[in-house]
Amino acid sequence: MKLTDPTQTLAALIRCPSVTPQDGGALSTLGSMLSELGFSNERVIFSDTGTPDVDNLYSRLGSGGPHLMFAGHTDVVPVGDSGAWSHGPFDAQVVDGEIYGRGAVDMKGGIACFVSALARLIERKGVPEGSVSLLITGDEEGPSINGTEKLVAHAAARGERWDAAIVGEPTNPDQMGDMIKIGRRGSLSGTLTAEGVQGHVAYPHLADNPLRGMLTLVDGLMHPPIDAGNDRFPPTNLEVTSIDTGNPATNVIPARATARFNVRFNDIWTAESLTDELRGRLEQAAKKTRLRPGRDPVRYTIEFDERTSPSFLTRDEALIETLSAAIAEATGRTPALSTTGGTSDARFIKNYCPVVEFGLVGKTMHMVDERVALSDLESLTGIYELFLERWFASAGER
Ligand SMILES: N[C@@H](CCC[C@H](NC(=O)CCC(=O)O)C(=O)O)C(=O)O
Ligand SMILES: [Zn+2]
Ligand SMILES: [Zn+2]
Repeated sequence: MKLTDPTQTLAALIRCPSVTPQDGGALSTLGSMLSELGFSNERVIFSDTGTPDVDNLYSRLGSGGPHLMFAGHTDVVPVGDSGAWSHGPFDAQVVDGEIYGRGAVDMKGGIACFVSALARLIERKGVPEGSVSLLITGDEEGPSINGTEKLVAHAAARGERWDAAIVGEPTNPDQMGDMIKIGRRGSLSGTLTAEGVQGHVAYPHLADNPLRGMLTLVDGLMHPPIDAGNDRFPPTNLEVTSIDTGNPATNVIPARATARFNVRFNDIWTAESLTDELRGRLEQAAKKTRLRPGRDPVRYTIEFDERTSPSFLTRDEALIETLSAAIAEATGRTPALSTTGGTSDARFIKNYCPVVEFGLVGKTMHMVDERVALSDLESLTGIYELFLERWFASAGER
């Protein structure tokens, strides 16, 4: 395999069926590529109650500073309806200038381009003065409990220190060069239960329909908007993801209703202050009687999931500027510096070093026929190569 060719490095990774939490040989395949470039590999399996064991890879080239980390994941989401794919999801077929396969953009493609960029740089200029590490997990698409969070802590505990990190998740909405992610909103989930009184649907006055209470509470959670966002972050947003009573009958008012919700929140809030805000909204909403005339306030309980993610924003201007300049030179576009979208494993890295994210175009991620243009692979490889060269040159000077 020619490591300088991102189509070849990506094809080798796609052919490993690493549907989370399975590894499918992906980390060994990547480890072999990195060994060929002179990296030392460490494989670590992490375990936790109620979650699958997951394999991870930490690989380093060099021993001195400055030290750049590239982070990502080799696990992929399930293929979905395999019969609906135009080409086998693990066959890595190239058709009309695009390579098809699960993980092509999210995010084996990002990893493949980084490996090829390193191979090109080493071929052209030799090993960079400093260190490069790849911190790669098989648990990003799953619970994210036995992956990056533990791997970065494990490496730090045995003395690893990084000056900056880049995560190769797909960040571009439409074209290469559109967007760098320089932070992410936080995430908070919860379960709301509204109590009622079970009864006959034709005699509602004898019962208390908990769905009337639930709709009242949900309205209070969602309105007015939690905030309008700011110049760093989009608005905080609460989405209800299910409302359920488990009631199979149409002539029975159920006893209780349960809703699940998730909030993506910006840096106006911490998980604690947001929790207080939501509790306050529920207290006020419970008293509203529009859907429950003449009734006492809604009886409810609210529970917030223990696992939350804080928002974060990377303020390392030199890192952002070096990456933006490499992107502008390679694509002719000035990338937006964004904090939109979901969470990513960057949330686990930000406590160790400044972290930014840049990868492929995300349009087909998680879809049937996930695919990437070979020209995009070439573009990202060129960007990573330029970035590596410049980051080491400038970090060495600082
Ligand atoms: N399963 C994990 C992590 C869930 C992370 C997920 N992130 C994305 O989908 C990335 C999309 C983007 O780049 O905008 C999310 O935001 O839910 C967990 O549950 O912790
Ligand atoms: Zn991903
Ligand atoms: Zn994904």
